[in-house]
Amino acid sequence: MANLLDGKTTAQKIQSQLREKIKTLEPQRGRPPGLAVLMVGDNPASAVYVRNKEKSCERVGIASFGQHFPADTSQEELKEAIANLNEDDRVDGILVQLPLPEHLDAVSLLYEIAPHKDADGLHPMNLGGLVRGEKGLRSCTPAGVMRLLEEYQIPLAGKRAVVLGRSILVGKPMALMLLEANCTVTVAHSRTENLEAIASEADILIAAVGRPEMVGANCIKPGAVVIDVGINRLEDANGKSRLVGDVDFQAAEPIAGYITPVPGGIGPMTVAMLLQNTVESYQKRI
Ligand SMILES: NC(=O)c1ccc[n+]([C@@H]2O[C@H](COP(=O)([O-])OP(=O)(O)OC[C@H]3O[C@@H](n4cnc5c(N)ncnc54)[C@H](OP(=O)(O)O)[C@@H]3O)[C@@H](O)[C@H]2O)c1
Ligand SMILES: Nc1nc(=O)c2c([nH]1)NC[C@@H]1CN(c3ccc(C(=O)N[C@@H](CCC(=O)O)C(=O)O)cc3)CN21
Ligand SMILES: [Mg+2]
Repeated sequence: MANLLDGKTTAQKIQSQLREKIKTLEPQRGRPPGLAVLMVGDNPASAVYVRNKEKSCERVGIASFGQHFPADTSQEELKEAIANLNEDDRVDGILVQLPLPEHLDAVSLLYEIAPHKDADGLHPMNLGGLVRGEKGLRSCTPAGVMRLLEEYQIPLAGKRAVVLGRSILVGKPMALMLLEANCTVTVAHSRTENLEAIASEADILIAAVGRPEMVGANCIKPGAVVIDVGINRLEDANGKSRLVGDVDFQAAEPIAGYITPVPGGIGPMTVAMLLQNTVESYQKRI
């Protein structure tokens, strides 16, 4: 049976460290760090994220400035909300929940966030920094994956890493971070031929496709490190909903060397990295 990579416990540890840091900084600053999350409409994965983020902010002492907009909000209204948050001195981090409803253009909205308040690391300036190997704000989910691998001292240099998915939010920055850690990286996606053969060559396999339990036994090399980024809400026969990842955990666990659970894996690590980015921006603004 694989070793479990416990994101929940690791995230709690990171959060206590952040709480201590805030305790010492807040008296000097006269205000706590602030994080603003803009959510438009009702995406179920986003709703889970927003709820966990608000609970965690409260726990570590970060002020939340959540704004929930109806699904028919215009691009202009959102641009204006972002401009106001850029100017707001209580706010150190801004995050726009993705995906946005069809009529909105996420890419151009991400340009509007002041790069030093870009808690999600998705502004072109911060993504460019990642490509160039510079320090800076990093996308939370792939940063959370890297942090968890580090915590468990998983060797990366020279290893074959396969990333399933190529989104701006997860797949692409994930591939770049693994490359930075000296992995040999392959990125697969919906147009990839022989995906299972490619995946099963991976020493480190990252699943970020948004397809419930798509990654089965035939995608996994014995002993591989399997990281499940997927967060999918499924309804069981009784109409009760549960979260499942992109990996078929039951099938993968006997084959993998290490594996992340869902829930309790990369989800909590993402929240921890978001808080960490916010505190980093807060410190820089002293
Ligand atoms: N744990 C967390 O903190 C966290 C954070 C963010 C997202 N998520 C979850 O992670 C998953 C992915 O999120 P995302 O934002 O990256 O999603 P996304 O924007 O929908 O991207 C999905 C990617 O997977 C690829 N793909 C889709 N179906 C595929 C298939 N059958 N075979 C191979 N590749 C396929 C797509 O390929 P194309 O590019 O060719 O379309 C795309 O590149 C979702 O379940 C999401 O809820 C979790
Ligand atoms: N701009 C942006 N950045 C993101 O990182 C992001 C989005 N948008 N939109 C939604 C997705 C999904 N994300 C998530 C989803 C769930 C958790 C999370 O905390 N999962 C817990 C949930 C446990 C439960 O509620 O049952 C877990 O243990 O997996 C975190 C991030 C982050 N994502
Ligand atoms: Mg998880």
